[in-house]
Amino acid sequence: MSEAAKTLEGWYSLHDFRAIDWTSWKMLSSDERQAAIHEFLSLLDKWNTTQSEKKGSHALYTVVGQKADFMMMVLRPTLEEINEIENEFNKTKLAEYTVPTFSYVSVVELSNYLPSDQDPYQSPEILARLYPILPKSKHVCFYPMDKRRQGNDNWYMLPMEDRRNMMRSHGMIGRQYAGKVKQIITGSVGFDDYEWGVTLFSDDAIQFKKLVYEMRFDEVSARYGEFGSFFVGNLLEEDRIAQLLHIN
Ligand code: VOV
Repeated sequence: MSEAAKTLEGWYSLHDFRAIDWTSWKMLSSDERQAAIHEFLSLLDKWNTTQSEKKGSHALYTVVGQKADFMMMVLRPTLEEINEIENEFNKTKLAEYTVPTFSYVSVVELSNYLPSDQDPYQSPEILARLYPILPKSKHVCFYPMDKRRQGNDNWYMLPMEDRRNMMRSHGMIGRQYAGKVKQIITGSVGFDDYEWGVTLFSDDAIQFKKLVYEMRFDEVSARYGEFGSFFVGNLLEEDRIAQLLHIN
């Protein structure tokens, strides 16, 4: 049997994708729409307080294309809190005018492919990666992925050393994007339909394309990567929410 990589887990994560039901939303009076927006902003206020206390983090992005209109990514210490947040949003007025289009449940994950001698829970860098405050980058890119388990291409039957070498090469490509793309890898084995969620943040959306393309030529992605749907979007600042939902 091959040796399993050891993983460290941080905050639980929910990616919640919604389409807006514009037809119904337009039928509300302007006052009703204002009240719904106001209620949603109060919910975000609450999440901002949690974030400032470093008990979680969240990000709000519009999604380009027909897969969704916006995405909420929420990080919390427990799966119960993730579930509560989901229900809390679903009880808002705004939620009545949204249609869920996709969701992803996972947990922030780091592996020991690139070993370090430190006690990970004493390292501020590692703690910052396990419990990240999500950046306010202009763009987000999200997709779920697997490592292939087929015929001769079975990641899970490779010796640790081969996997480590491939992950080292993966990390070297990624490092060239330092300062341009921030990645958050969340593990979802046992939680959702793929093995990982990949969330990328950047101020320049073209960097997503360049990074993902370059990685396609690297063995771990070229031979073993299998990908779900890709979502790409733009930062939805709180002061733009009213504008997004505004009807003339
Ligand atoms: C922005 C750049 C970037 C950087 C610097 C980076 C580095 C690293 C390091 C050092 C490590 C290993 C240790 C750890 O930290 O866990 C990883 C781990 C991982 N990665 Fe990565 N990755 C990046 C970016 C990055 C991208 C764009 C993708 C998607 C791949 C693609 O083809 O579309 C990805 C995937 C993953 C996955 C699924 C894992 C877990 C694999 C496993 O088997 O456990 N990743 N990654």
